[in-house]
Amino acid sequence: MGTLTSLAEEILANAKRLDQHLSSQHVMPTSFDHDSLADLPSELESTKKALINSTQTLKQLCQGPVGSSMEIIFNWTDLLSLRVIYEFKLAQAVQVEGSTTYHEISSKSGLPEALARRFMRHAMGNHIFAEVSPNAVRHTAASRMMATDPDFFDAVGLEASELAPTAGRVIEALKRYGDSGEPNESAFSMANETTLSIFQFLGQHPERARRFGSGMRFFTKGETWDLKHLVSGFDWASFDHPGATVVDMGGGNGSVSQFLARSTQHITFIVQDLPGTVEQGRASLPVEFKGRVEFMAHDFFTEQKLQNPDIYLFRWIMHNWSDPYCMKMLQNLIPTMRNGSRILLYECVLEDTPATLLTEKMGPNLDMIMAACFNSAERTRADWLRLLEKTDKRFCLHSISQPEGSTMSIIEVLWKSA
Ligand SMILES: C[S@@+](CC[C@H](N)C(=O)[O-])C[C@H]1O[C@@H](n2cnc3c(N)ncnc32)[C@H](O)[C@@H]1O
Repeated sequence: MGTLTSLAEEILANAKRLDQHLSSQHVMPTSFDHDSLADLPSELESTKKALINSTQTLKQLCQGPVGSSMEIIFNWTDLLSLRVIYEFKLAQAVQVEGSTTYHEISSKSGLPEALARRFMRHAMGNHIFAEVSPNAVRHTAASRMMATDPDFFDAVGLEASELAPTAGRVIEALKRYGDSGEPNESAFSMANETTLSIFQFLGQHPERARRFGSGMRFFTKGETWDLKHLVSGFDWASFDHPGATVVDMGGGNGSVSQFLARSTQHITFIVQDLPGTVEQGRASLPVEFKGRVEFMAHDFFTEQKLQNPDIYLFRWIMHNWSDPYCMKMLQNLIPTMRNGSRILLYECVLEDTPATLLTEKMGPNLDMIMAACFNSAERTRADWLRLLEKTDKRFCLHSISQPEGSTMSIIEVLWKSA
């Protein structure tokens, strides 16, 4: 790890690299008011990553064990002020440009002025809003984004108002249910005082379901999540002939199939999902995909009806379900399997070691979401192997590939009947 000085020198070198790039592009230096580092060329993305990781390490070393633990322990206060800002729409109550008084914010939001000042001042410690006078505030880049980018606002709401309260019930759920793996014995079900699973519950609460989807989409936006990695990481060309079929299991509105249809010429994509989702997907399918992307209602916990398609694709399905449920999904495909039949799982494969770098925490963070909401888990390579083996030894793990720059991996499973 080196000394504080060597870390600081590394930081200095990387900071200079980024500053030099900005000045060569005649872009203003980055600040809390303007994020000039949002669109860096890919070769500088790794410089930014290194800078984030080494500044975090330097900070934690300087804080020492007590200071860095205190920061974790008090994190709930950051979430609290953020949640107040979200629920009372305080960001939307501040003019996009210029300043707004606490008095005006209070009249627009309905939150008493003294409370608005208190919670907003707390958030200012995180550079969310800035004060221009004791009575007035203006936006920073973060608060302006909350006011102007509905997807970001949904992501904040999902974390602060959905997942954080859910996390508060995890201990109770663990004590009551252990690792039952049952979707309706989760902290989410407890937090919402329901015996339904999260999917069933959100099915009855369309606005929260919309926010959940939109928030997750925001977290998984950007280069490292891009579906182009699913295209580049698998040899689709060798299947791209007339008559070839890919079944997109739990394919939602068909967005993955549409992306793949655009990248291939002949393959027919059959999106299977629950009846309501299939209806919506079919109704909103752009004309250009008619004949290439079809929809079919099918519950993946029942036996597959299609005969021997070329590929079954599961994106972001199995991480939502504990092993017994995933085994059921796989067993339901067995009657359609022939020697060499192929299943692709597009999932985040966790390292079998702790992620100690800040930029590598997304996988473990998603794993916490799985634990709290779904009673499931993100899996390591060994977990996938174990799952396949205990389902049926004829499901063979052929490969796991993580395309360069991708957070997700392609897990290729072959059926070997011999
Ligand atoms: C996390 S979403 C993933 C959607 C899509 N694969 C994607 O990557 O965008 C999970 C999907 O599983 C579907 N689903 C849940 N239970 C199902 C079941 N029993 N049978 C089929 N689909 C199901 C949901 O409706 C939802 O579309």
